[in-house]
Amino acid sequence: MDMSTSSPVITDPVAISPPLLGGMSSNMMPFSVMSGGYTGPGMSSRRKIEEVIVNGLLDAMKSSSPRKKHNLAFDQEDSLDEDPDYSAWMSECPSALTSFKHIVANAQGKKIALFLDYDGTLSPIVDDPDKAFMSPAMRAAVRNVAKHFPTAIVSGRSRKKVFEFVKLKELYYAGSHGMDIMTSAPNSEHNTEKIIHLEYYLQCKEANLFQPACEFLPMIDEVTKSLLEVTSEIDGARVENNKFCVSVHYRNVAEKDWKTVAQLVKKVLEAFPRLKVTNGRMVLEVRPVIDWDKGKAVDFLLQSLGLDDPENVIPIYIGDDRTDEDAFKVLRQRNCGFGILVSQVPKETEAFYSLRDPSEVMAFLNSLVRWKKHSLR
Ligand SMILES: O=P(O)(O)OC[C@H]1O[C@H](O[C@H]2O[C@H](CO)[C@@H](O)[C@H](O)[C@H]2O)[C@H](O)[C@@H](O)[C@@H]1O
Repeated sequence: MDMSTSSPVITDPVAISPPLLGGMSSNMMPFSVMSGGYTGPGMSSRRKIEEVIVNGLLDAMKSSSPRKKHNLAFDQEDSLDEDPDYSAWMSECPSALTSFKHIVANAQGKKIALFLDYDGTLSPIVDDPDKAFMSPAMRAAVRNVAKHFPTAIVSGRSRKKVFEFVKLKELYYAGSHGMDIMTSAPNSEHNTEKIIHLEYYLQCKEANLFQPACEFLPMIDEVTKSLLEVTSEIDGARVENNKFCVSVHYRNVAEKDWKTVAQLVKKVLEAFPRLKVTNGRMVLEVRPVIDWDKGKAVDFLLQSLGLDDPENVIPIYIGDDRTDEDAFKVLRQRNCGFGILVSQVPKETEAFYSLRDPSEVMAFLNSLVRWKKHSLR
């Protein structure tokens, strides 16, 4: 399927009526209903609606930041095993490590395609987003896995930034939550192109780029400026331009100020009715109101890489974030392949399996490589 010229449908935020806002998913809130364009209720009703929206956003911020339980050190694996909630969850979403034999039995005779989220999956979550480095051991694991299976990174970061962290030319990259896809890996056995220098790789392969939100670039720059301006007074707040989307980090903001962050983001977005906000791990992600997400990006990559034959290809997507749920859902709906959620707390998920943290992700990748080598003997 040629999707290079297709344009994702722009969802119409104005179609969402204010009374529905209270019940709508806090993970995806369009803001235009609160802008000056809406003339329904009078001033006080409007204030109430705004309060509902800010509170909805605040709830989403809190729920996307699950706390460790009292008396339970979540860093200790033994404690996790003793936690009845976690154990119950594990029976619904079993470990991909303990289920490994079952996983590879299903993959026998088929090609595995791997999709990997970056933050929280390949690198541990840290306070400073610029320091979310991948360990050399993880890099070696990803490099090895990419020798045997087509592998793509699908991240909320800009494609350039995530490439700077991962530094592997053997992979495919989808940045900005899939809104910036490069469909050629310059140096892989799956695409025998000549080795290309980093700069060339990042800037000159326009023909292999799919950027469904490119018309939003100026708007993203503009909203970044406004967000930087309004959050400058908030201690610990941080704004990160991810090219086709913007992150507003509140990991280092005191909880008492989270509501202010929500209010400021809401206020800024009143001037940008074609942008919406989703939430990740202690981050609000401002992005275009287009019908495109990590799930659509996975679909697109499978099709453009000739990997969309469900009889012969098993896609596996590993991720830790809410935005990864879109990809898990796509794999579930395709009824081929599956998602693996990286989490130390029970979560509602469309994934079939789980892993606790990046070190278990690395163990899983290494097991895949061992299995593949063994099966080639
Ligand atoms: O899709 P991802 O690759 O998981 O990107 C999602 C966001 O990841 C980054 O933020 C997260 O990781 C940071 C570093 O560990 C952490 O400080 C932050 O609290 C997390 O939300 C990235 O900085 C964001 O821009 C991405 O949207």
